[in-house]
Amino acid sequence: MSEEDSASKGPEPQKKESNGPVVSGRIINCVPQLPYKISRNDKYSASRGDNASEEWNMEPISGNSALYSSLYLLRDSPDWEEHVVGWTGEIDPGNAFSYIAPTDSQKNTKDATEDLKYNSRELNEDPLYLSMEQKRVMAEKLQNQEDSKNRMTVHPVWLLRRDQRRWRGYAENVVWPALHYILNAPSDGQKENTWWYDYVKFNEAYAAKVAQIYKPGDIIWVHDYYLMLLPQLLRMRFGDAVIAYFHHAPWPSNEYFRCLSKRKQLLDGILGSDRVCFQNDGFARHFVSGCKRLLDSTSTKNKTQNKGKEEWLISAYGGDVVVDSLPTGVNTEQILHNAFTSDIDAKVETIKAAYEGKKIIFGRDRLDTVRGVVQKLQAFEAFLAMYPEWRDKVVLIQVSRPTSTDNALKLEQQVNDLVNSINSQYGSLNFSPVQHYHMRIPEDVYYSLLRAADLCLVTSVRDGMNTTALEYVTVKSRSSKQSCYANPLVLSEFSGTSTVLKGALLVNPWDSVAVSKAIKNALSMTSQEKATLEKKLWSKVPTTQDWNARFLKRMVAIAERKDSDDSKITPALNRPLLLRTYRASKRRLFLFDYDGTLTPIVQDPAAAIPSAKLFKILSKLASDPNNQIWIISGRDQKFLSKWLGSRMPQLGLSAEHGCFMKDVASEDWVNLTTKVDMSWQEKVHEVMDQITVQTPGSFVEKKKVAVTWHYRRADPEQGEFYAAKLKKTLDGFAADLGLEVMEGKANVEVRPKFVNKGEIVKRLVWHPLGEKQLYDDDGFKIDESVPKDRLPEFILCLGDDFTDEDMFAQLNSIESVWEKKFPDDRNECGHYGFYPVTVGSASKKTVAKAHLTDPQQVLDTLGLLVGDVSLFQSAGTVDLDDRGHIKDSESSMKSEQAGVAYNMRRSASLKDST
Ligand SMILES: O=P(O)(O)OC[C@H]1O[C@H](O[C@H]2O[C@H](CO)[C@@H](O)[C@H](O)[C@H]2O)[C@H](O)[C@@H](O)[C@@H]1O
Ligand SMILES: [Mg+2]
Repeated sequence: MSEEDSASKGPEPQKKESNGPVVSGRIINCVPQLPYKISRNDKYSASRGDNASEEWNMEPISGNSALYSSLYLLRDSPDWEEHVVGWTGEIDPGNAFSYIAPTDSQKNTKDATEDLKYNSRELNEDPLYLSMEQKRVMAEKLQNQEDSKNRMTVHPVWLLRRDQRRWRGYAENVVWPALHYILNAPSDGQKENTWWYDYVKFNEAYAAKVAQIYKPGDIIWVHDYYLMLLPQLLRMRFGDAVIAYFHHAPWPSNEYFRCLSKRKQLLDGILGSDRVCFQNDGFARHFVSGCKRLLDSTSTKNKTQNKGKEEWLISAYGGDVVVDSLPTGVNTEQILHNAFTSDIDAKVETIKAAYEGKKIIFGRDRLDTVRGVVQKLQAFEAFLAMYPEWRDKVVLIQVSRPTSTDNALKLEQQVNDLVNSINSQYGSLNFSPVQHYHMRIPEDVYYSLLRAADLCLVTSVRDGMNTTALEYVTVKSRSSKQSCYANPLVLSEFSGTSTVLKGALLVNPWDSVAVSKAIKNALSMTSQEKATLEKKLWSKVPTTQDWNARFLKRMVAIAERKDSDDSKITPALNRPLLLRTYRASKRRLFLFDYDGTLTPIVQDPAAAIPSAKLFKILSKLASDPNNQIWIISGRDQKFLSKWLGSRMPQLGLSAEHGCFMKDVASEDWVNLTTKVDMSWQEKVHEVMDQITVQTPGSFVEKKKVAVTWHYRRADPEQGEFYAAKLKKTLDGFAADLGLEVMEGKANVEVRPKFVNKGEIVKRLVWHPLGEKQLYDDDGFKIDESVPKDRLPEFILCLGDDFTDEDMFAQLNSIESVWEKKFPDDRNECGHYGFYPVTVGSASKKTVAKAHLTDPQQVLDTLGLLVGDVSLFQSAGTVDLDDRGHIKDSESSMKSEQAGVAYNMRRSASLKDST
């Protein structure tokens, strides 16, 4: 059986024989919004003893049909138990609703997942308060909307503030435009910061909800750009979870995506997934290119067994993330069932009769700038101008769904002007060639129009998947009395759908003359031509059933692969937890690599000097007597003394990957390689000098002991080629001379094997924190009998490169020793405060336990520890209070006090007025 055949039958969740199930058979579907509009029934009154469930009305919402039909089909699948996690959308509180302050007992019994508090009245933001009971009733009613056969459970995400639209701000005003190739006007960024804060909270609310229901073996399926941070937030909590992210919208060229100020955080958020999937290969390719350029990820392209379809493996944060494409579909069975009823037959006949003698062109779009309604009207105008013989013989019925975007009014005006212009030029008292309906239409009217249409015109300038086009082709596949079979589709080549319906009459919506010619050709096709075209298109319409089956089949395979090898994605550093451990500990040791960790990588090594911000943060950190900071670098003593030691003598320094050490608050360097024969240097210099001659732009950095050949400024391909050649030559004699050859960032380094950064870490950790380092001719002493209460209880180790892996490995191994040696001395979080953290998206596998994306995030994290970061800087890593201050920080307390003072003033004035 081919993968195609088996996919359509649906994947069977595999049970693992010995160690329990690989997948549990449960799917947790995280959708940006539940498919209902919830409003409070104004006539409801609890005091009259009305049934509590009558308090809320729930209307199905339109749009997102591909996603919602997928949810409903999974609900009915016998193979899966489905859990849907989604925001309630803006709850309409109705006229009768007024703010009822929660009582103390209500506050105390508040739903544990509820992350929004009540105390923001001084910001004039009365929350839409719902008691636990009201939420329970509403959740039950949402659940009962589904004839779920108990296979689907709805988990509402409550985000209750008076201004509920705020939760859409970042996704709709910042991300959506970039995804659709729209650049926002420059601004001071203030609004964007507020939206970003809400976006993070939105994603965190989902993470909290998923955490309540997640069980090992569940497949977590995250949908679309409102939830880009969720995969990483979940990865931080559940390292082994099987997580997929499906992106329904287009993914733009990196030239657009990189304009987003939070571009790295967004990519980082998505890369918490095991699989990232797009509507087509073009979008996937753009994403991969963005990860390579912005995160320094590497990728490989593989051919799958599925008809040679390609997929990418991105190496990010120590694990491989699958990137591929699978177009969403429509529920063709359901559409054909619903669109061919006697009621709709009658409606089709009525429409046909109303436009007797005329061809009907149909379009349905959201009225936003990318759906191309303006382009469509311009093309239709051109058509009437170019082909006068068609003027009285064609009508365009355009249904435009209203939106509430910022420029909706402007667009509406533009569309109205165009409609009026066409109708006044080419219409008469009896007939208007454009019938424009700016409204949502019910499903039966929609199907009637699809069926009655002689042509469907889709001119979007960007979209992920246009379901109207798919639904039109579906409806046209069936003949009926009303003889509307096989009528053609004119489709924009900029729609994601064009990669699926390749045989459609494809047009460039920006070329109104070409679209007008396509309209003429389509309307002039013979029945035979139409039937041939329809046959071709119909065979390509993806079905939701197939989409679900294929998507999950691949996820089961990914789960099995994960289970069988130890490939893992290194999660983002959980910064709230880090902060908590930091605050709870006294003996703290910081082990920092320098280049690529505390300072960004630059072309010229001499230019990589510490920033003022770095000094400020390091000084604050070092001013706490409980903190001891070491910089463990490949740099030489001269560089480290000049740029760091001379300005901050309280730092400990280690140079040349562990060859030299300078204790904290001391000026003396200790050479750990005094007993090493250095004659090898001559040979290494000679080999490197030769390679330098062959590689223009490269150079050798000769340090006291280590030697580094740099090729960052050489031609990249040539540089890599000669680096490999050099490594091979050096490896040929390195072992015999007791040397290690290391590949770093655009460099190849050599140093004696017995010193490395890991050895330094070992000496620093097995040492009573705060005491002077002791050493003799053999170097520093390691004393594993130091009592636990003198050893460090918080160790943050940061590094970006291959050589830093020695530090991480050393920490991991000491941690295992401590587990045996000090089983009862864990901290309140159940560990020993070890944080080995890699920086950047390394192409290498890492043994670090967490990652930060870049030196900027490193500074944000250190800033967080010293209380320097006042607002949320990065994805899902800092815990904030309701007003956006870091929890328990000084500013948070001040703001809290202001709230209390306000409440006291308010109750005093209420008392006065009674
Ligand atoms: O252990 P580190 O502190 O990370 O030092 C490793 C090497 O860093 C330097 O080279 C790297 O950074 C340069 C400046 O950004 C960059 O131009 C170069 O391509 C990188 O390889 C330094 O020059 C070496 O001596 C260090 O060993
Ligand atoms: Mg480094």
